[in-house]
Amino acid sequence: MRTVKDLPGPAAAPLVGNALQFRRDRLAFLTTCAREHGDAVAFRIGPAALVLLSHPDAVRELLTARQHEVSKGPVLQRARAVLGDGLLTSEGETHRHDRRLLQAAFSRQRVTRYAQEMVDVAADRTASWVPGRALDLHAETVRTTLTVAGRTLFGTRLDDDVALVSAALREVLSVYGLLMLPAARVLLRLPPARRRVRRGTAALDALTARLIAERAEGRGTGDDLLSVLLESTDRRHARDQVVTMLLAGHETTANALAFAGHLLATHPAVQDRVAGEVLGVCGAGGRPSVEDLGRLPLTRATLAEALRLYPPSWAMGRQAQVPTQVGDVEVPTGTVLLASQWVLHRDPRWWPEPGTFDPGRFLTPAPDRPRFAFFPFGGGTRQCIGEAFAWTEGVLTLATILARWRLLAVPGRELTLDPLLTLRPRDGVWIVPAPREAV
Ligand code: HEM
Repeated sequence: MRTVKDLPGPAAAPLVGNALQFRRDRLAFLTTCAREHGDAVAFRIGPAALVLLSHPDAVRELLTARQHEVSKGPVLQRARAVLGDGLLTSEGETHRHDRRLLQAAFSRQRVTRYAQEMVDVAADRTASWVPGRALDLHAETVRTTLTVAGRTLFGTRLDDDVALVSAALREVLSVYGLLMLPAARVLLRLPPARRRVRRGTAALDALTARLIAERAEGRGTGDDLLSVLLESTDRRHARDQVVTMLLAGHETTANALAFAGHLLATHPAVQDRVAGEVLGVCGAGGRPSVEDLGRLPLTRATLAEALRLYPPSWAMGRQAQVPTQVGDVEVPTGTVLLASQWVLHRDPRWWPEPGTFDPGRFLTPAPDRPRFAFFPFGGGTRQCIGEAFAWTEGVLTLATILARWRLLAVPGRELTLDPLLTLRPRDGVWIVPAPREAV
């Protein structure tokens, strides 16, 4: 058995520990930790002790066997300032109760009912693209997924609120850099950060209040998520769940779709194969349906490969609430345990040529690959409630785009990554759309 003090790790500076290295390049820092120091690495951010777990068996143990001994990590704990007691941030009995309550809105049957809306929104959005004119695919997918979340989960049109939600999200995310600093608690209380969070939160609160008021006036459908919330919880709690679903329900899928588009635009031969599958199913300019999902295995594999290479949830934190143990490591109360999708999804032990974009690796079973070598949606009781929603929306939206458009890369516009609460493109994902039948 080892203690945290026995674990190898990068050299730490006095007081700040590894905070500066981490801040400089979070993805590179975690990758270097794992590749140079092994599957359990200790480092410090200020006084906080962190352990990076990079073996799939340890990640499984953390997210399943040990799930009742840990809480969410400090970043999500602090995100409660915005998300309140929503499903992503709540703990214990509140979480168990709410998860049961909300599960029905995300069942396979329900998601199947949402599918038509997902295709229609994507088709309408992409119909306005101009052949040959460069566009930011990320901005487009954000708009699409937010519109879908509004219509399916809340029975409302958020089409005109996209700018508002995106701006609120930006305000809230802008303080993420602070969340990971040792003095986060103090820094977040200082006026500039407080103002930004307050502005973003106020905008989201106003939007949520409007959705709830519309429903109270009898507008919208009666059996969606919003109705369930209003019937079963008080307004304050309903507000927390709505804000959580608005943010968790669109950003991640939008990022995944944008990354998939980037990969296809920069790998035209792969794109031709995926488009071939799509055209075989619904024809040029056609709209796929939920019944087609089983006939789009390569499209689904493409999304999976995008989630592997650019996981929107790039690292997950947990904090030990009692003394516990993961693998052969004794973990004292308060220690933060990290499992990084970015690190595990690019580990050459499980992924030959990990940097290569090859959707084919998801087409055949890989019995030797451990389950938690790939965990874009987390695991255990906190596994993403929206996973089926995300796969359905992701595959159908990608197919709808490819049925109509060929995505061409824009020379000189490289992809840069911004690992905040989610992994997102820093300056958009620029592509030029060309009509499918014209190529
Ligand atoms: C590609 C898209 C998505 C990815 C990669 C993703 C990823 C994740 C991950 C990794 C978690 C676990 C976080 C943790 O344990 O700390 C999570 C939780 C969650 N996700 Fe997703 N998600 C996606 C789409 C969605 C969608 C579409 C929705 C809703 C419509 C959603 C709502 C949630 C909620 C509410 C939770 C908290 C669940 C709980 O703790 O019980 N997500 N997601």
